[in-house]
Amino acid sequence: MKVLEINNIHKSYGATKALNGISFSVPKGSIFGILGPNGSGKTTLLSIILDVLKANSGTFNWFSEASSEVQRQCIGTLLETPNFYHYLSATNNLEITRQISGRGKKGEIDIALQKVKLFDRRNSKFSTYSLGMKQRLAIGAALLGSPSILVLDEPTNGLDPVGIAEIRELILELNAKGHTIIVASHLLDEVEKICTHVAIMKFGKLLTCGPVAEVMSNDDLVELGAENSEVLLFVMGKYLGVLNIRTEKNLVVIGLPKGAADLEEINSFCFNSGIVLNHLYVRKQKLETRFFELTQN
Ligand SMILES: Nc1ncnc2c1ncn2[C@@H]1O[C@H](COP(=O)(O)OP(=O)(O)OP(=O)(O)O)[C@@H](O)[C@H]1O
Repeated sequence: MKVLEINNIHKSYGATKALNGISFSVPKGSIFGILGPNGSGKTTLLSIILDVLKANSGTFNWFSEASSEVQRQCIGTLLETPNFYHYLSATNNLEITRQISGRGKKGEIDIALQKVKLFDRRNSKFSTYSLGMKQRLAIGAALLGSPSILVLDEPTNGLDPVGIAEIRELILELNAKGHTIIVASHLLDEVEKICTHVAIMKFGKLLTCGPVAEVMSNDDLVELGAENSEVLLFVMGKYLGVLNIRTEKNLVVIGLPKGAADLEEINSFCFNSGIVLNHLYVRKQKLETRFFELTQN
């Protein structure tokens, strides 16, 4: 089941085309990462699906329904860090957020604080919190009203590795408790660790989208090394099934259809072509590799 469907969204700011025909859908129960270099349109897209901005054309719908206030109550958002009061406790800050936003009942504050693991520190002043705790409180605010969906824009921005790990763990826990999570991020490694699905954007266009495992494993990448890499490049260009070929430093890297990387066969092919390999390795495709392949083409 899909919780969000985006169809052919376009958005321009004057001459700048921020979104150029974006379409994809978000499955229920997923952790859906929206990845892209700076300026690729992630924030613009999130702002549109949260009714903060209007698209020039295209449509989106949550839960296969037309946009409504009831529906908005099912979506918790963290677009930018809220302005919490430094001299107030977490509980009091969330109470103010609750009253202003009209989201959630009074008893829900403790539940939200428990979910973001700040319950024990609920009476401490906000000013005494670490950056990671402050960000967890912001996610706690997004949880008021018990939304089934959370939309988070760069939730680990500015955090140190410990803070990033805490947020990562929290996102996984919230997802295990039933929240579908849509998260825009530029941290490829983090997205690879936590996301089930990913959409990769560049210059307002969607480059690819799908389950992380599928996006990453389009082809098998094999690294080869020999004394003369130019000859190796020429010879491997003739190897059956090569989808793409390039040099990286002294190595030749070939892309083969998924599951087609037979190292023994490649080795004997090279040997029979007069090349003795000094390096032969199947590279585990990382999302980072795929991201750079897609965004640099
Ligand atoms: N209010 C605005 N006025 C003019 N141009 C804008 C405005 N907001 C965004 N843009 C432009 O639209 C494009 C997409 O920006 P957007 O902030 O959506 O990208 P992003 O992927 O979220 O980037 P970042 O990771 O840097 O936040 C960029 O070229 C940006 O300069």
